[in-house]
Amino acid sequence: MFPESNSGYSYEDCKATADWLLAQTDIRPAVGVVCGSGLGGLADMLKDQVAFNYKDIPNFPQSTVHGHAGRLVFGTLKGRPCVCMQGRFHLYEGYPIQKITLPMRIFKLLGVETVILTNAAGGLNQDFKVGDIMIMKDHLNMPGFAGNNPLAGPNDERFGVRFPCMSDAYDRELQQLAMDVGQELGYADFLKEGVYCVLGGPSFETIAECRMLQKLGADAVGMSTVHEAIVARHCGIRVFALSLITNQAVTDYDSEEKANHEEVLQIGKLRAEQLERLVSTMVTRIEHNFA
Ligand SMILES: O=P(O)(O)O[C@H]1O[C@H](CO)[C@@H](O)[C@H]1O
Ligand code: HPA
Repeated sequence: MFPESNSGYSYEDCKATADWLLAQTDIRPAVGVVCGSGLGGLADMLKDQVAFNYKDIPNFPQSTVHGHAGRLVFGTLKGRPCVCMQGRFHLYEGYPIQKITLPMRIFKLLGVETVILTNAAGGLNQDFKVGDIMIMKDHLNMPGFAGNNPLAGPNDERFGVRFPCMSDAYDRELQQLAMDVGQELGYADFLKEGVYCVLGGPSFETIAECRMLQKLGADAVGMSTVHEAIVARHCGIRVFALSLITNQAVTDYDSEEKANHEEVLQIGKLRAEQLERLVSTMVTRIEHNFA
């Protein structure tokens, strides 16, 4: 099964896509940003944009989810060259896991050194409120427990080692930077940190599942990000990730709450401006990436 599942996403395929993109723009991004559900406005921060629809990029998958525009946007953020995925791919869209993480390898070949991954997530931690921004300090990879890991299959050493370490998956300096920037911007009341758990989706969690995830130490739950973080770390990209808590996971059988994607997108809109300010300020402070 492995050789087939990897076909079409080889080093050469990734290189061909990266070279195609590099031939269309002079922008040489050091930072890559992935916009979560409803957070596509982050890409609009970029100046001097050169944008590509995913359908026009060789080897790229298509966005199929509402709230994920399906555009790769190059541009500058306060003078810093960046590339931004306005829309990401999820396991539940039916793509092989290697395909949904392909953009991380293309980022690497474009010269990206740091990725900022964003997502919308359900809050499991009882101290979290809707609208909180959670800095990811770690993850629980549920599909990975069942063998669905983006690095399964033949390993190409040109990207990274067979058994990459994940105890340092989320860069601690960048977490501290986010905390510092958040404090400066006056976000202390809604800036949290915690562990994100990825599930396959697309169904939202049952009450029993949410209770189980809480016991396992998860603070937030979603259907993305972790696969991208693993592939980015494998090829040596620094990773910073944050979750916007768009709903409280339901853990009480008397609750009338029902998770739904419309609410997820709605909360994204409400916090968009603060998220943009947090991310853009961080980008300007990651000095050594822009030598
Ligand atoms: O993780 P992002 O892409 O932000 O999307 C989140 O929002 C969707 C559910 O509303 C799911 O796809 C979940 O993963
Ligand atoms: N569960 C899973 N994914 C999500 C949620 C949730 O409650 N909210 C936003 N994405």
